Amino acid sequence: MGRDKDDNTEIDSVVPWMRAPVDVSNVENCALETLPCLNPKLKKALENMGISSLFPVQVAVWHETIGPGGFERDICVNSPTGSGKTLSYALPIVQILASRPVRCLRALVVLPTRDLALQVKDVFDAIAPVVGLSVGSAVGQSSIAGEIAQLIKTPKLDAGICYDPEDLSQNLESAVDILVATPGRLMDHINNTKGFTLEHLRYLVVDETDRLLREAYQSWLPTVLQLTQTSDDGLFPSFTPFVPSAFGSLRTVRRQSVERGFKGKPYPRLVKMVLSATLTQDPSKLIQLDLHHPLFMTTGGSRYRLPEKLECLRLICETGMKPVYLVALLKSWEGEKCIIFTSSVETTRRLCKLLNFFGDPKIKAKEYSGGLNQSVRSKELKAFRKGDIQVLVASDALTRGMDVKGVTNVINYDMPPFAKTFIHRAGRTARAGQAGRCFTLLSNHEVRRFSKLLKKVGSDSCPIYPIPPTSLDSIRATYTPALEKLKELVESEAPKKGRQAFRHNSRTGNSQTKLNKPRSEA
Ligand SMILES: Nc1ncnc2c1ncn2[C@@H]1O[C@H](COP(=O)(O)OP(=O)(O)OP(=O)(O)O)[C@@H](O)[C@H]1O
Repeated sequence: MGRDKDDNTEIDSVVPWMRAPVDVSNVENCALETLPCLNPKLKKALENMGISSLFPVQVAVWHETIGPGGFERDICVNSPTGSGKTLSYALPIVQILASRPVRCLRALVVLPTRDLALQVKDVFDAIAPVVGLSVGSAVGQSSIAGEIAQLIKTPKLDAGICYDPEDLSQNLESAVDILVATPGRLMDHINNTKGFTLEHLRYLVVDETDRLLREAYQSWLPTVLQLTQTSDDGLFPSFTPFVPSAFGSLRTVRRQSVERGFKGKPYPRLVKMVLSATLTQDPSKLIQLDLHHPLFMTTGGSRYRLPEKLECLRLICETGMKPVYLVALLKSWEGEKCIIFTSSVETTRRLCKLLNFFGDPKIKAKEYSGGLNQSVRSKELKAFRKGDIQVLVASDALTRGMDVKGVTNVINYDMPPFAKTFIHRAGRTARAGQAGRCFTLLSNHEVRRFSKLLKKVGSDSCPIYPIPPTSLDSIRATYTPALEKLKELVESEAPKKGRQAFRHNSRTGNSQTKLNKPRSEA
């Protein structure tokens, strides 16, 4: 297994501007009544969402954007999972855009996955329309034609008159002020959609930054930066010819949305906000963002921080008996929502089947992984949100950002490969100040490696969770037939190679964990 280069805890290797951060842990919650300058319509919308005060990271960002900071610097936020980062950028962007009612694409939010993008769109949808702003998504949920119809306003045509298509394309306008996108679909629109332009863009949010910077995703970031570049003197847009598209060169003519630059100098620039619970400190990655006098906001002095009310626990399992321990845990909860993380798509699928083969009516599991097609994934997630499913077995496709209310327990069925993976998996519970527990199932040989990982994530306590031997014994009896059923299923499905692997793993007692190489965030 490779090492994540960015997975170290060395704080002295960081870029200079990260060495003097704003410490969000010194900031208090702020009641909406006392939040300076908050648009009354937005206040009402927040109250309708059940929000009566802003969380510390939201208050800190508010001060640097709407408050005295005045968006003069680009903002980099490293704040724990579930601390409310989405609203920390959505609220100031919506408040500022609402002050100038012109319909054009002025804010772009990019996220790595479709489900995550739709979740963030929901937050914008809850606050933007009340101040007259329109929010769109480019995530591949509908056909490209459907998306274009949602994003681009076509002029009304008079009946009986012939129009030149070229003239018409000149008159196309954005139907949205804010766009939430995944990189792939964003690039589709940049390259192919008539009337889609970033020339008016004022705000670019890169959420889950370290995840997005890890892969090129069709060079979406350099493309967006180039399309929104202004010349050095700030007076004229740069006319660098760009990759040719179906509609000619992608040149940008960014409008003169004059803003204050650093130290009050007025000039047009694209404001960037980048956020993560595990923000990268790798200079070679950060440089790609071309940040403008970045202001670093973090929580506490350590690199990573777990949510305050998260309890970490571990179970040391007998070889080959992990499923038995898992079922014992699940049986003890009854009805509490739980996510079980595995190391690969294949393990996710097989573990989910195996759990259902136990035949316990209280344990009905569904799977969520990159191995399923997107519509099935989204359907299972919806059912889990609604509470129709209590147990979701997931690959690391669900690790980042997903916000499901009422998840009280997370289980690492397979030990997370990196500290970052632990942070994001565990962070699916204990969100928004709520309590939650993260269990990690370990074999004896994993104990040392897990202790090292815990040090990295700053957890000083992870006691052993005791499972009474009697409850294990009763489950052992149902384990063998369940495993037999799984074996039959695998043999009926798998090609020869897969069968051999399964037999081998059954003999060695690792039927669930060693069938596939772990794939990060599959
Ligand atoms: N001011 C607030 N008051 C109450 N609940 C809030 C507030 N702000 C956000 N929340 C809730 O907190 C939860 C977590 O918010 P959000 O998803 O933005 O966290 P995050 O910091 O982006 O987490 P992650 O790093 O896992 O993506 C959401 O359910 C959201 O509705």
